[in-house]
Amino acid sequence: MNILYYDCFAGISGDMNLGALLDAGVDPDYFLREIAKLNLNGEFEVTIAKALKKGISGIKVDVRLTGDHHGPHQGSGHAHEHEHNHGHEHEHGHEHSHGHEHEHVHVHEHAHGGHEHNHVHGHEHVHEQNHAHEHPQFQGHNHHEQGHTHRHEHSHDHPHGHHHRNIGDIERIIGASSLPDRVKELSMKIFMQVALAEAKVHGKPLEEVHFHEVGAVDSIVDIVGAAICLDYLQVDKILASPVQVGGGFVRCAHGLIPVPAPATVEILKGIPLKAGLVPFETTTPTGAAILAAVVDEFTDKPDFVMEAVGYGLGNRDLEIPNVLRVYLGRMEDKKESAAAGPILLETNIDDMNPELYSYVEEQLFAHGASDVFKTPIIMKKGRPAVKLSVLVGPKREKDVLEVIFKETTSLGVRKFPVGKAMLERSFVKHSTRYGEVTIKNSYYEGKLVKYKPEYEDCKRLALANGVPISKIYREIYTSYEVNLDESQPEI
Ligand SMILES: O=C([S-])c1cc(C(=O)S)c[n+]([C@@H]2O[C@H](COP(=O)(O)O)[C@@H](O)[C@H]2O)c1
Ligand code: NI
Repeated sequence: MNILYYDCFAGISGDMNLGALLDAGVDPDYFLREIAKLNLNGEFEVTIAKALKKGISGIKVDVRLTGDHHGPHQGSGHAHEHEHNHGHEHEHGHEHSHGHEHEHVHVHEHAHGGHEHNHVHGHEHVHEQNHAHEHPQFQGHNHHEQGHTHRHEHSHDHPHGHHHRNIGDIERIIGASSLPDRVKELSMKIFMQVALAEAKVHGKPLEEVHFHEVGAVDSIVDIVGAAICLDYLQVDKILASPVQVGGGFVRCAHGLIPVPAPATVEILKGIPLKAGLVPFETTTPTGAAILAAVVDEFTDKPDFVMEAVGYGLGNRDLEIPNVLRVYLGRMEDKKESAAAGPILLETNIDDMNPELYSYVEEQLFAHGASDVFKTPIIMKKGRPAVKLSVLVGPKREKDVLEVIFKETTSLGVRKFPVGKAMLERSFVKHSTRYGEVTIKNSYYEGKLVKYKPEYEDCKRLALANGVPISKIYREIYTSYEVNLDESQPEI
């Protein structure tokens, strides 16, 4: 079972999440191609850069809002030097007037420490008159390599007025994209966490929660991006540590609000928290919403084999590394492994002709039982009865059940997956003066710890030679032991 574990020792925000998942293995080109499917007509530019935070190398994702009125925007991470308005107070009621709507997506990979820089720039311009073209070009020289991939599509369909988006608008944008349905559904699930929390905190109906233009694009990229990355990773289970929320106050459109922000608190209900590590906001509503929507289990004692790690860098420099760490790994699927092991079937029988037990036992073995045993029991009303126990592997379970139901009076069977510790075994032929027998050797950690002649062979030799079976056993043990290798253990 493939696992993704969120180690939120320094909290989580939308852009840290993107950085961590990209660093853990999501293909940045794939991510950029998919996020461009939002067709937001030039409203944003994504930069993915390798960088350091307190000496830890990871990925920094920035969502820059493009257009004539939007200054650089540093993603929705820890350092919100900008003001967010999640749709409550609408301060930017201006209109856009673009010549062309361009969507730029950039990937910059800077390997700092040496003199190596890898730049990959992907520009995507949306053009709806069917003259899309692609120019891949790559250059490499000495310590400096550059790769450029430009994809240009020019759109002549320009929405000019900016409006404030509510959850319905967000749903339409996501719905109209060519993203896979799984990504659309997960995106909406995350968005709903934020919208419901905002509605609750501000006492407004859901549809009246407006995502401000700037906040909406940022959140759309963070949230749809999260869904794209998680869909790419195809994990079976998502785990997370308790979530560090930080402390202090944060300034937003409402003024100063306490950390964790009210929307974050609402979203994190029922999720284990840690607070106060630093006097800053370490977990944002978007980060909290991603966790709330996708995490199957919160635990600080994860039990899996780690295979990859990713670090997503936040904006602000704190005393602690302002990074989100994610692990990708493998965990034994307990249900599956239990199901793959032997099963103990049990049934209590108080009304069957006792003559039938030997036939039933034969049939159970013939249908795959690895062991059959009976325990005398007293059932209700003082009835003497038999508990029939059958061990069987998962592949023959159905066959064995069929025997129990067809051949006994049982109306119901209890099932228990059971663990099993087994010694290694080998079978050898051994010659005695009475004839040949098979001996079963058993080994613990490679050493012979016991051996035993097969009963059926001893019986055959006793009958054939007309000697007591105990004499056959004595003869076998004596002659076999003298042949044992010195290195073989004490028996
Ligand atoms: O501006 C508004 S309305 C606002 C409300 C809230 C509430 O908790 S309510 C929180 N914030 C802050 O905005 C930033 C951005 O968060 P993202 O999740 O969009 O990245 C963050 O500091 C929130 O605490 C803003
Ligand atoms: Ni709010």
